[in-house]
Amino acid sequence: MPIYETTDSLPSLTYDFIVVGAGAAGSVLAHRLSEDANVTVLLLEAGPTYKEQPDLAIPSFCRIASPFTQWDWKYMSTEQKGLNRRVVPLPRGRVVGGSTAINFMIYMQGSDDWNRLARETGDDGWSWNKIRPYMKKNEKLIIPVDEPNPSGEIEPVELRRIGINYSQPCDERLLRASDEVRGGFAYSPSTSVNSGHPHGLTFWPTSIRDGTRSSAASAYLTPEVLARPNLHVLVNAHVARVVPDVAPDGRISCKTVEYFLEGQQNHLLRANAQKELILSAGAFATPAILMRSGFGNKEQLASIGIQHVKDVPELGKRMIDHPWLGITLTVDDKATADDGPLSAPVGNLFAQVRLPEDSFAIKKYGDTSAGKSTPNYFAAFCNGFFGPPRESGNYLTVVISLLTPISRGSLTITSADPLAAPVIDCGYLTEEHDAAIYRTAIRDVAQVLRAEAWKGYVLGSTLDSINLDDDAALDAYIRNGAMSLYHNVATARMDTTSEGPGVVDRKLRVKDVDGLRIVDASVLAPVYVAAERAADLIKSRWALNEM
Ligand SMILES: Cc1cc2nc3c(=O)[nH]c(=O)nc-3n(C[C@H](O)[C@H](O)[C@H](O)COP(=O)(O)OP(=O)(O)OC[C@H]3O[C@@H](n4cnc5c(N)ncnc54)[C@H](O)[C@@H]3O)c2cc1C
Repeated sequence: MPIYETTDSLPSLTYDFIVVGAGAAGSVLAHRLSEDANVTVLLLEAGPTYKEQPDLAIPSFCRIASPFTQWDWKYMSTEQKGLNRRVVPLPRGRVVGGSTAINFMIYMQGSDDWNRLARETGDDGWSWNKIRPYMKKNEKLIIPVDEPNPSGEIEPVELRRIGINYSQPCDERLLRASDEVRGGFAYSPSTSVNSGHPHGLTFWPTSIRDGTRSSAASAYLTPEVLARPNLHVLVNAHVARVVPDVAPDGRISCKTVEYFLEGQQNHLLRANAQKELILSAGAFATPAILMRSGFGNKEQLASIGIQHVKDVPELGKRMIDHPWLGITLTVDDKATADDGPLSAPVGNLFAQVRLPEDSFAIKKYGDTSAGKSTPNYFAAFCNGFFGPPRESGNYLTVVISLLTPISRGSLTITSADPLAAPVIDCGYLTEEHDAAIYRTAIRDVAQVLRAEAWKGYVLGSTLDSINLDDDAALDAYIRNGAMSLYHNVATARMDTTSEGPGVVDRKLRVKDVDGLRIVDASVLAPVYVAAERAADLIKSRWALNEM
C-alpha cells in the first residue's frame, strides 16, 4: 500500500528517518533517503493525497488553486503597517506536494550569488558551482515545440514563437518594445533565467510537463517511488510537536514526533526516528511546530502554557518575502480574456532588472542585494487579469516583484493548539528602501509601456490617474496594492557561525539538538535545490547507499 491513511494500517511506528511535511523539501528527502533500500523512511503529511484534480493539474487554473480553497492552509497576515493596515492572504499547500501543488510553477534557481552563502558559512558546498549539480538533478528541461534559437540572430518579429509552447498576445509587443527601450528590458535569446546571471528580458521556465503541473508529488513521489517497501507515507497526519528529550546533563535530543489524524485531535499518536527527525513543514508550520515543542522565548511560551526547553532567539524572526504589485492594463484584444490554452502558464516573458549604481535607491541605501548577479526586481507581463478571473474585460497585467527587499517580518504562536494558525507579520515595505525600488520599477515599466509597440493596443492603465513624478502618489499606489508573492523564507535561518543566534547550522541541523534537522523554506530557497543538497548531507552523515 503506497500511501497510508490510518495509523493502524501503518506497518511500523519506528523508522530510521521521519520527515514532517510532503511539500517541495519533504518529497525530495523521502525520495532520496529511501533510495537506500536498507533504511526506512516515514513521511507524515497533514493534507490528503495528491490526485490529478483539474484545479491542481491544469496549469492555467493555478490562479484559482488558492487562496481559500480546500488545498490551502488559509493563513492570513496581520495588519501590515507598510500596506496601509491591509491584511493579505498567505496561501500554503495542504496536500501531498505542498505548495508546489498550488503554486505558479515558475522555475527559478537564483543567481551565482549563492556564493555569498558559501563565503559567509565557510561551506563551499553552498557555492554556485557545487550547487549546480543539484539543480541538474532536480530539473529535466523539455525544450518547447518551437525550440529556442540561442544564436540571437533572429529578427525580433519572428521571436514570438521562440522558446514557448504558447505565445501570448503581449509577447510579440513586449519584444518589439524591448528593442526600442533597451536597458533592463533588453531581450537576449541566449539569456537563461538559471544561468547564474539572470538579467534582462527572457522567458520563464515553468514546471509543466505534458501539459500538466509537475509538482513535488508528481515528480518525486511517483508510483515507482511509492512502491518502495522502505518508504511509508501517512496522509491526514497533523504533527502537533516534536518531543524533546532532555538528559540530566542538559543535552537535548529530538527523535519522537507527536501527531494526530484528521478530526482526531484528542487522540495523540507518536512515531520514533532512530537516526533523524526532519522538519519540512514549510516556512510557517516548521517554526510553529518548534515553538509548540518548547523552543523559543521562555516568557512567551509560558504565557500560553508551553513548557520551555531551549531559547532560540532567532526562531520566527527576520522573515523575508517578495511582495508583488500589479499594473493592470485594459487592452484591445479579446484573446486576453481567460480563455487561453489550459496548459499555458500565467506568463511567458519577464524582465529581471538590476538597478544602475547611480539610481536613487542604490545611491541612498547602498547595494542591499546578495551580489552583483542579483536583480532588484522583476516585471512579468501576463495576459489576463492577475488574480481571480473576472467576468468580463480584456486585460494585461504587469506583475512587479521586489527581489531584494530589506523589510523583515516575524512569526509567532499565541496558542498551544496545534490547529491554531501562527501569527504572521510579513513586515512588507516597513523599510523606505523597498518603496524606493518599487517607485523606480514602476517608472521603468511605464517607460516600456510608452513604446510604439503598444500603441492602439493598451487602452488604459491603473497608472493613468497617477503623476509618476510624484513619489507620494506612487507610494500610495504601492502601499494600497502590494500583496505577497508567497515566497516567505528564513523563519528558522541558518547561522553563519557556530556562536551566532541562528536556528540551524550550515548542515541544517537544529543547533545544540541531537537528531533534528530543518530542511524547507524556513531556512532557505530555492527549496528543491536546497533539499537535494540536504539529502546528500544526510546520506553522507549516515553512510547511506546510492540507488
Ligand atoms: C500560491 C503560491 C504560488 C507560488 N508560486 C511559486 C512559483 O511560481 N515559483 C516558485 O519557485 N515558488 C513559488 N511558490 C513558493 C514555493 O511553492 C515554496 O517556496 C515551496 O513549495 C516551499 O517548500 P517547502 O517544502 O518549504 O513547503 P511546502 O511546499 O509548503 O510544504 C510543506 C508541507 O508540510 C505540510 N505540513 C504543514 N504543517 C504540517 C503539520 N503540522 N503536520 C504535517 N504536515 C504539515 C503541508 O501540508 C505541506 O504539504 C509559491 C507558493 C504559493 C503558496
